Amino acid sequence: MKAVVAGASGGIGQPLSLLLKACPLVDHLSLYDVVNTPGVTADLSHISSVAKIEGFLPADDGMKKAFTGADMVVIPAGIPRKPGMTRDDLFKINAGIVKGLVEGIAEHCPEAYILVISNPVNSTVPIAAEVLTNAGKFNPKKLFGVTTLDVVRAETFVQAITGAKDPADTKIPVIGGHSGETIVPLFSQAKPEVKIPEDKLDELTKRVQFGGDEVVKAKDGAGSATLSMAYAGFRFAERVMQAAKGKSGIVEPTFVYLPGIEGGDAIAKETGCKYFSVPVELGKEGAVKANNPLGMANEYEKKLLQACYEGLKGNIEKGVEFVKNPPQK
Ligand SMILES: NC(=O)c1ccc[n+]([C@@H]2O[C@H](COP(=O)([O-])OP(=O)(O)OC[C@H]3O[C@@H](n4cnc5c(N)ncnc54)[C@H](O)[C@@H]3O)[C@@H](O)[C@H]2O)c1
Ligand SMILES: O=C(O)C[C@H](O)C(=O)O
Repeated sequence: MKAVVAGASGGIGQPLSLLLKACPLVDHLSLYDVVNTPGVTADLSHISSVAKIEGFLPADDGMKKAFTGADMVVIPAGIPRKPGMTRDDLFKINAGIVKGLVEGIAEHCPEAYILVISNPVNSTVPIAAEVLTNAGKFNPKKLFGVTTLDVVRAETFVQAITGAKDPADTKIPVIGGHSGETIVPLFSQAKPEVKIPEDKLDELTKRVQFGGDEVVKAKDGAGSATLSMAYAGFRFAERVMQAAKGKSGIVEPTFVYLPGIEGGDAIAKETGCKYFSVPVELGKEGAVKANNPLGMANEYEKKLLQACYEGLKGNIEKGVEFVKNPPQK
């Protein structure tokens, strides 16, 4: 398994690269960034784990060298929020960064699983899909928007109510997109079942939807979630790698192009959104089946879902348009 981190020198990139370097599923770790990869690579190279490590900058065909032969590319490249910004405010800069990196993937490692972390995920994943489509290389089963941090937050925040010893023992599907009201935690479908007192549900739901803002505010201008994101990004990447190596029964919420995945068409029709995060069954081919949790949502969650659909459609369209009708320079 050759794994690439694109944006490896950043706040997420460095701890994510550390986790991948320490992971026995990774044989070869390749770090790519526009700055500082020599230092990050030298540092991580002293860790006595199995993964061989290399680092590249754009010069001297660095992207080609970094990407060629990759089985998985994780993309945390791009600017993070500062207080007062929405994720959509990042679009102007990050859309072009993701487009350029995915063009490189289409050219040098089109078979790789692509895990997009860069925000706004609701738009950067459609950008990636359009770029791959234009290159004739789009495999919807291998393109994932990483929404695992929303799941991790839901598991963590609900613990105050369940009192569970290990928060990750409570499985909560978080579906929709990855920003504000497009994030929809389905506490009614938690396993094992959780009973949320009615007067706590709004607060808990909002905390999951706006957990990112909590961190942005606390960091006070120094960026957004990096360490918890590296944990979440690694957790998802590890599941993808386990499935690639033949482990069965892995289901994870992730933001995918629904019409390209078994079971996805019905969800796309019901939501009016071609891209949506739902629990997806992972296999060797990538996303093999989209599970539909919509029918089991309760009345409270159905209202959340209506708001989600409205916001998400515009975000998706903006990403698609960025590639179809590029902005004039
Ligand atoms: N999906 C999620 O749940 C989630 C969670 C947290 C953060 N994010 C997003 O992840 C992104 C990165 O956040 P961060 O805190 O690590 O930012 P950061 O600024 O610390 O790091 C970004 C890195 O990307 C690199 N970079 C910029 N352009 C590049 C290019 N063309 N090719 C390769 N590398 C490039 C930068 O040099 C930098 O090292 C942001 O967009 C942030 O909003 C997403
Ligand atoms: O909030 C952000 O901008 C970063 C990330 O999307 C998060 O959810 O923490």
